[in-house]
Amino acid sequence: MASPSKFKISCIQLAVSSDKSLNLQNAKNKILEASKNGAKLVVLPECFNSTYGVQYFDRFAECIPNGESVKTLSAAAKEANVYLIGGSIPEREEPSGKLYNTCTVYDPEGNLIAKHRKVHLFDIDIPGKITFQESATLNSGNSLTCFDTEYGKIGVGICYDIRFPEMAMIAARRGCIAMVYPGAFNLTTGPLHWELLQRARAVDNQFYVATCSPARDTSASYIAWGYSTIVDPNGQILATTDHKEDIIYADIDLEHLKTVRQSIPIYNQRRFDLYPNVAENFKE
Ligand SMILES: NC(=O)CCC(=O)C(=O)O
Repeated sequence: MASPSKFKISCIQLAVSSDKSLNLQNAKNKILEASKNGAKLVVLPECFNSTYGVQYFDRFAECIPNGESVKTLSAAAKEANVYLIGGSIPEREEPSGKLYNTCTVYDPEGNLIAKHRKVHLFDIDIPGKITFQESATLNSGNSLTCFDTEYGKIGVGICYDIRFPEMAMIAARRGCIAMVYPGAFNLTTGPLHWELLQRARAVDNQFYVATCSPARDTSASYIAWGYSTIVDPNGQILATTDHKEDIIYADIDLEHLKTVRQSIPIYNQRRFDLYPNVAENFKE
């Protein structure tokens, strides 16, 4: 059977609390709702199962694949019959005990088909606004991630990873039709860069970009921006929301992607002879 040329993606902007069981149950209900509304690929937010913050990662960390979050997500993907990009959870690696911010991905049979450990840790210091240092407790992942579906290849990054265009570009050159980022920007960098970065990655690479944030909780120590969004290969916003709990939907249309790439053919116009290896070019 020919691959379908269009399918629905959905991003669940989940209200996340400090009660893990409640978060997991809420995520499962919303995954089933998205599936009933036609979604074939469902996305959850960064740190969807627990409170986001360096002081919480150790307390909430789980082993993969033997933790309760993986069990719940696998069962939910199977029951909903969807591909599921399971946001991220704090992961504890055994026996090293090292912690990671990790996204797990499931196929519609509930098999764990990919795992992405956040590569670029969120270490920033904007004086008077926000200081955050994920590297105080987390380790960074060492590989780039994409997975196959019958619709096409999908790339995965987590939040701060979106600031690094090389990662998205490699995904595009590996044939990805979309890059998906579970993420939790904040009230300082959200209004500054959240939408801009998504549209930039989409236009750079002429593919779809989707982001999925937790809903905003003003009582949390880290307040998420919200505004989960889906962008098309022209950088146009197909679906977005505000800061409250919500589910957004859009079609990923492979004919549209092809048309955009044919009309402005930058994909084939790159001068790799001038920039074969960007890092090498910095050397004097
Ligand atoms: N959780 C994160 O990685 C936040 C990234 C962020 O807010 C940014 O500005 O980048």
